[in-house]
Amino acid sequence: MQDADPILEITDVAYRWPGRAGFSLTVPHVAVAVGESVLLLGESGSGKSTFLSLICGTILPERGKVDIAGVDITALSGGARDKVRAEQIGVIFQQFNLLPFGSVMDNILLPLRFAPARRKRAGNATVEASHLCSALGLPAGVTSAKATALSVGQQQRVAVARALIGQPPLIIADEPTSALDANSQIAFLDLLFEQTTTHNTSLLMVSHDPRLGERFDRVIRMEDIAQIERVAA
Ligand SMILES: Nc1ncnc2c1ncn2[C@@H]1O[C@H](COP(=O)(O)OP(=O)(O)OP(=O)(O)O)[C@@H](O)[C@H]1O
Repeated sequence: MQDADPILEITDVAYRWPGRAGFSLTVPHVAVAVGESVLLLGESGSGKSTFLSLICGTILPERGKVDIAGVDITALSGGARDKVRAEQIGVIFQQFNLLPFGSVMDNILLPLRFAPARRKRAGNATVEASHLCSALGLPAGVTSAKATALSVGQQQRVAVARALIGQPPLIIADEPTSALDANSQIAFLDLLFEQTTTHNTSLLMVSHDPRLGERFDRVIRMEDIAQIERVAA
């Protein structure tokens, strides 16, 4: 049996931050299979967030290919890249990035605004959002609350619901457990894996913490997948 195409494939990518910082990153090859969970470890400043930004298409490499669901996003216009990201990727940021004045429901539905196919998959989106909230252990009636009125742990669950709604095939998570204590970290990963396993969603998560590795199909390290160069200003 032939393996399905990877959901994510990076080939011979190079990127250099403009300006005086002089940080450059080269990644020969990384692929994430459909349904696979991968933990990306690396020390502070090793370029993990830069790497995730290249995958999300918010920055463009100087050379190389970034294939998302078989589409090389480096060949697309900015608008077309935004569309691929909205359709294919659920993103969980370190600081959650919730809209402060929006309700929980507004926040969860946000990615569907820019992604018609994802919105269609979500069916009745408000019902789906409420299901996700209850699956993620948020209290009933939370959807009308202001997102920032919630506890940090609850805000994080809202960020996860926003990433999962409409079942994007790839979830990218940038140190989503860094604001949590050890018990909450375990509970958070339980919830995340429950959802990604149910829908055969691929997960690429960044962390500093190698202890999380046993929960993932594969662990990769920045120093093994990338060459980085820091040039003094
Ligand atoms: N917006 C930016 N503009 C210019 N240089 C940047 C920018 N973001 C990151 N860099 C450079 O890229 C380097 C790598 O940063 P990056 O945030 O990708 O690392 P990281 O591994 O995610 O770090 P951390 O674990 O501390 O979040 C930084 O040292 C900095 O020099």
